[in-house]
Amino acid sequence: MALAFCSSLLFSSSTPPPSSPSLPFRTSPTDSSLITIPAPHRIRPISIRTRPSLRPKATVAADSPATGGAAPRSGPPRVLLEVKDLKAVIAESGQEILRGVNLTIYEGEVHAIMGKNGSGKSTLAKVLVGHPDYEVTGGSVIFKGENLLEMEPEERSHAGLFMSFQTPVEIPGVSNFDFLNMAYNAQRKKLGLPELPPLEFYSYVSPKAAAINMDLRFLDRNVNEGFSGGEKKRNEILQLAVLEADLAILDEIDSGLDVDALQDVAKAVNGLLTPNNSVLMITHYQRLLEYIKPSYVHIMYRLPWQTKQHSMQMQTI
Ligand SMILES: Nc1ncnc2c1ncn2[C@@H]1O[C@H](COP(=O)(O)OP(=O)(O)OP(=O)(O)O)[C@@H](O)[C@H]1O
Repeated sequence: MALAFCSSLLFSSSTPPPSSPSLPFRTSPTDSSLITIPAPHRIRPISIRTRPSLRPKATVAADSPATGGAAPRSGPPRVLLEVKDLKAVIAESGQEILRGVNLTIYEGEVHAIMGKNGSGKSTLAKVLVGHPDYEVTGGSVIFKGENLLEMEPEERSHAGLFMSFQTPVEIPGVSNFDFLNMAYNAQRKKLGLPELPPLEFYSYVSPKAAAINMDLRFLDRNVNEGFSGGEKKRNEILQLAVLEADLAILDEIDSGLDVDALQDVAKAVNGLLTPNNSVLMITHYQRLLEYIKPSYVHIMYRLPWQTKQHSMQMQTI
């Protein structure tokens, strides 16, 4: 039940940022409207995916509910998420938004999606977590070897998928601490692990809050109620730190953050990265990529012959 709360955080409206950055890129040889560039600091043939992960190990104490606190897996990186020819429409109107999206994320990779306002970035993220506003009309999504599209939003969360929202919702009457404790315990329960009582959970969560420079008094406040924009974003990262998801989708986690807050958030995200998990971040600003180094940058765009009614495709090259 608690994780249904987490999923509900998805379903909020967004405030689009004003502009897109200009980055060098090369176009896909295919008829796609997502182009992918290797991040400048990691130039290599992107068809080769056997490199050892360069991600730092977690610096925050890890007792991952998603992995059951298991030791990092050895061996070559595995595919974490495979999106193939994903098509989705707005459930209410039937308007097609995603028109054949392809994206593959391996363990240990950080992917960034950039692109103009309205190009479909958030829609992709929301479709991945099972937002009810959208209906998948084609394609497949495999997450950790399982059919993600057959799972309920709560099951996706339990499976290790996390999404932070552009505009996190407030939950009046529910304290941040209780919310996090419930979400964490729901995940542990799913894994057959014993629930963590409040006192022990406090010991678990407080260092994570400290790691992102979040005052512990925010744990006593109601979820996001009266939080500033930046505080809400930090709170999203605290949720991620608590749940230690295998794949974190961060939708404009940098919007509304001042430089110090951005650095704190980026440090926390980097600290959570291990060779076995991944991040998919949506952003308009290159400055985020300076703090959280991406393995790949994808640009989502509309093909010239596509009208507003024929929206986005996406393909990884
Ligand atoms: N629930 C919905 N109802 C109506 N239109 C929608 C809905 N969801 C998405 N759209 C439309 O789909 C298009 C893509 O929206 P989306 O939010 O995915 O874009 P985006 O690339 O994330 O934009 P931004 O960078 O501005 O956040 C937009 O034209 C948007 O208006």
